Amino acid sequence: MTATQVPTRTTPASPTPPAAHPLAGLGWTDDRAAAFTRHAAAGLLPGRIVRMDRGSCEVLLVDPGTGEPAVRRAATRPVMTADTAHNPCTGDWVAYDPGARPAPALAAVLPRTTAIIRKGAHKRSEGQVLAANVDTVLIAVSLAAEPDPGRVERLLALAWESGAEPLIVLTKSDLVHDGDFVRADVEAIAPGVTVLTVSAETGEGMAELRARATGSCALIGQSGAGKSTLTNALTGTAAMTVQQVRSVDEKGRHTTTVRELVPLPAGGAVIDTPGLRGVGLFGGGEGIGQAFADISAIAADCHYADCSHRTEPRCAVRAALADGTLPERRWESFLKLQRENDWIAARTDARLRAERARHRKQLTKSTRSRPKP
Ligand SMILES: Nc1nc2c(ncn2[C@@H]2O[C@H](COP(=O)(O)OP(=O)(O)OP(=O)(O)O)[C@@H](O)[C@H]2O)c(=O)[nH]1
Ligand SMILES: [Zn+2]
Repeated sequence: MTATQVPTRTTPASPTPPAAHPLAGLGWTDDRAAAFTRHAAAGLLPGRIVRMDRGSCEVLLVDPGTGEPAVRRAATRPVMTADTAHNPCTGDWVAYDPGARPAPALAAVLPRTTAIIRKGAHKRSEGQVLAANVDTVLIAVSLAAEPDPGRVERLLALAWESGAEPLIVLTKSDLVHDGDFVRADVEAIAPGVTVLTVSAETGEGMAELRARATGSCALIGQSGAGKSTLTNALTGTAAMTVQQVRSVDEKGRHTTTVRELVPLPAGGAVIDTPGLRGVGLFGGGEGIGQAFADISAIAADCHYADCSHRTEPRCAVRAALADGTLPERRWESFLKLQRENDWIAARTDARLRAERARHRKQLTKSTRSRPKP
């Protein structure tokens, strides 16, 4: 075997366990390595996107020359598709082609384990990926103003829909005295979700956050919620630029413009995302079901399995609304998100149908124009 050959399974087992892959701390698993086999055979390198820019991205990979982790720029064009939800994004594991012309480029995006996808801002029926392959979605909510429950529920649905585990982080606890009361209120609208109170300023709650923010985490939340400050506190760097908010009335200004993945000192990584003004949901709606698990549990007791919770007798939901077990506000919030999701699902279906029809038309055209033998 020459020095450049990759050891195969037939290599006799070495007495000492092999050293961990340099990207293992970033989430490079055996499953991902298996998915990469054919790319490795083609001379491509595995890596993880740490930053997206227009037309290119930065990939963290292992330099084959030094065996050390290195960041390389790659063109994204070869893997861009019309389906925006499948385009490469920060956190994606990719196949990097060092020999691509005119410049190194991405050759493939590996299948994702999770993806935070919101409704695109422009084409309303398309999805925009905020971060891929994250284990935990940290939802940053500032304690500086009273949290808006509807917004928290929306972010929770978005987080659950991604397939990752949500964790709510109430930030800037140093600015308030009633943090524990607010936390109890937020816990009430986040069944099954841990809610932490932290201050990057005083360090309160940071140890617990560090202990829980293992693996790959993504921070989502409104602009000014303190995401970049938390990223800095977690990573121990000043990689993110934090802009000072000049006055209390002024909303946190839009400071984070790129989604960046920063490795954590103890393994794992944090992806900071730009502040979300309005987040439209995108997906199958399972996230809403999980964010409102309490409502599903109540509805399971309705007399009719297909109860619409409007006029049917022995409706558990209406009973819960009547006796206050289910707050009216929460029920309305649930209905609103569901209506929105139904609408987007119908739009997505319509778009897919149109695309399929166009594809069929093209196929018929090309069959017709094919010269007869
Ligand atoms: N008092 C106090 N201020 C904080 C804390 N964390 C963040 N801030 C301040 O809140 C403001 C916004 O923080 P950022 O970290 O930039 O917020 P962001 O969520 O990243 O904002 P975008 O990048 O716009 O999405 C800054 O002025 C921070 O200094 C905290 O724990 N305590
Ligand atoms: Zn009912």
